[in-house]
Amino acid sequence: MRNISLLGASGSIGQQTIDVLRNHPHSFRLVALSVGRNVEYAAQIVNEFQPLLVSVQYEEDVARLRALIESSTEVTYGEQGLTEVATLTETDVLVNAVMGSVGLNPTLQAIEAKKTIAIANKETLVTAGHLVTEAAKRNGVDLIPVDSEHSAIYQCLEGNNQQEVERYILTASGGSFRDRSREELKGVTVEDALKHPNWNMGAKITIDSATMMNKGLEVIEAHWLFSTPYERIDVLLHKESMIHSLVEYIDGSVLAHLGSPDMRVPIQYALSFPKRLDLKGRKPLNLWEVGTLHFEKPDADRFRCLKLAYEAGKEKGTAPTVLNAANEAAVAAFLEGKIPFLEIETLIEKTLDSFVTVANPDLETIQDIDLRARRYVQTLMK
Ligand SMILES: NC(=O)C1=CN([C@@H]2O[C@H](COP(=O)(O)OP(=O)(O)OC[C@H]3O[C@@H](n4cnc5c(N)ncnc54)[C@H](OP(=O)(O)O)[C@@H]3O)[C@@H](O)[C@H]2O)C=CC1
Ligand SMILES: CC(=O)[C@@H](O)[C@H](O)COP(=O)(O)O
Ligand SMILES: [Mn+2]
Repeated sequence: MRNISLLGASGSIGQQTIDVLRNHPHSFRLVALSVGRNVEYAAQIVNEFQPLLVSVQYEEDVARLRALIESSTEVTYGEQGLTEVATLTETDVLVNAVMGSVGLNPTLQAIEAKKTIAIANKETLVTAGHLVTEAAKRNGVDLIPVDSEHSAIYQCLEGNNQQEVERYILTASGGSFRDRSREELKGVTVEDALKHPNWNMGAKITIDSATMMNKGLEVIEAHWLFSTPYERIDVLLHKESMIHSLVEYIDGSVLAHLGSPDMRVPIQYALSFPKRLDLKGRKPLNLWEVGTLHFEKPDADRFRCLKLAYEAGKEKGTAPTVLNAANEAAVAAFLEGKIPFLEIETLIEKTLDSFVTVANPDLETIQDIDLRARRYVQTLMK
């Protein structure tokens, strides 16, 4: 039995994690969870699983949640609440499925408390990958990827020698606008951008997918998770999202991970690793029904966010922190209807140009730069 803490339980990854836990009550026990504002969902999950601890984002929601729950579950709130959920004594595995760099501090604290980390929250690795991986190494803690591409790579590495890898190849669907020219991107709406062709995900990552910043963040995530230089990480456009990523070895063999697009597969694998469990309701991949799979090389001018992410990743220090914070702020502004779609990449580029990179930043510096980069985006928007 593994005891699970879940950050971001009410989100897309969070709810699919709950589904996995619900289907395997003899393998997993939910001991703590957090939500943002979705108090009703939190109450429903608390009443079903009776965990020890639940956290909401705002203090004002605590009383409302308490009134809705029937168990003796403790209720807490705020960033401190996220850390309490992440570090609960009873927890074996932390699933980090919050959105954004707010996931960084609880992850670092959970690593110090020697919890295994199942990491979906890629912004944490982008903003401070050096701190997270150093802490994990020092504490002997496993960081198990949940992101579909990184889980695919993780599985393609199993039983092989990582020293013999030539290239890591991340697949990218191309997102909601993959068939549109840059000219056509000028007038796109939020509603259009939120229609991902293959995955049903939270709003922020769906916009990241449309700008291809998601793939840029994933390149940086892969750099840290597999401790590999950027020169060995490639991106391949593959519009069906059925090959989840590939690993090329020095003898020319290429191992790929395939499956119908279903995030419960990598979520469950991260929880049950190194075992595999039955996935209820899984959709078999019948390649004879698919017929043809498509591949293309991404165009760096068409997908400028991908280029910006490679550049920031290679620059190291606080450059990825600025990239991530500017992206979070710009995507939020787009979702609120304050800026047009193409302004997202312009704001990120201008913010990156305005910040001097600090080498090897500590947590305090990262948090300070993160805040300042977000404020800078607001200033640019005025
Ligand atoms: N969705 C997917 O298929 C995939 C997602 N990921 C990554 O997983 C992470 C989560 O994505 P996804 O599930 O789509 O996101 P969602 O937006 O669907 O969910 C985000 C979760 O985080 C909570 N949350 C948001 N902001 C805060 C905050 N400031 N404090 C506390 N809680 C907060 C939300 O609470 P509430 O809704 O209650 O307000 C919700 O539970 C992201 O890093 C994403 O890149 C990676 C691969 C695939
Ligand atoms: C499901 C998942 O892992 C997402 O990160 C997905 O990869 C997004 O699709 P894109 O390939 O369009 O970015
Ligand atoms: Mn992904």
